[in-house]
Amino acid sequence: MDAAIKKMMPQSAYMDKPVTDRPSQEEVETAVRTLLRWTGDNPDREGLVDTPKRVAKAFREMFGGYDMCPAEELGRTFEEVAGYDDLVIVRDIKFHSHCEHHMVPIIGKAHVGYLPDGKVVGLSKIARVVDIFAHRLQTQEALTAQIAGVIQDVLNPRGVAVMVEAEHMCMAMRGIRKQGSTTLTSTFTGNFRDNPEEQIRFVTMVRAGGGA
Ligand SMILES: Nc1nc2c(ncn2[C@@H]2O[C@H](COP(=O)(O)OP(=O)(O)OP(=O)(O)O)[C@@H](O)[C@H]2O)c(=O)[nH]1
Ligand SMILES: [Zn+2]
Repeated sequence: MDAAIKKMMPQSAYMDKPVTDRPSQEEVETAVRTLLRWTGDNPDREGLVDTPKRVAKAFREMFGGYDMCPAEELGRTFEEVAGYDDLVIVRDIKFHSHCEHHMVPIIGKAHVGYLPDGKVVGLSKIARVVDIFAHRLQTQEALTAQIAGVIQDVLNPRGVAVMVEAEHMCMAMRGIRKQGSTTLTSTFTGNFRDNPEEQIRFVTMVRAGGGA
């Protein structure tokens, strides 16, 4: 992995199929009941009786990325692309994630580009990688670095460029309560990191489609 990226990511953040010590269904439902009481509501009233079960199920879906391996998604590549070796960008990959500080949504889109080195990957796999990392607790910086890191690691292209733009509900719904502010993050590896012109080309192509 690119040394600069590795430094940005805590070891635990770049985990493929992490081993988790999940609580039992009963434990998680009890925890949700406690949170319901914390809101000031009554978990025994009719409308809330099934809520702990629903929340437990929703959490498994929204945080399903812990059970998936982003590197595996990039395993299948193609070499028969008529010698194409220039920039490939998948832009406007919409995602929903949750911030690791408040566990409330981060809503945004990712733009991912890479310079192939003899092989390309199925375009949907890039969106799958974004989705897997987004379905974990995140900071935007880590999400950006993780997407770039795994593509660089597995495909070993000449460079990877990732730009993420997102709104953090923890800044909109609570705390400072600033609606509509957007956070932009980017990670560049290889040729993109070493060559500002490649960065400009990436950003220009992303913007050409009405992106960031
Ligand atoms: N760098 C970064 N910060 C984030 C992200 N998501 C949320 N935050 C910030 O994390 C910080 C947590 O700050 P704390 O002071 O520990 O928590 P807090 O009292 O809830 O902070 P406030 O949001 O300012 O009320 C806040 O400034 C959030 O805006 C992210 O993806 N990246
Ligand atoms: Zn937050």
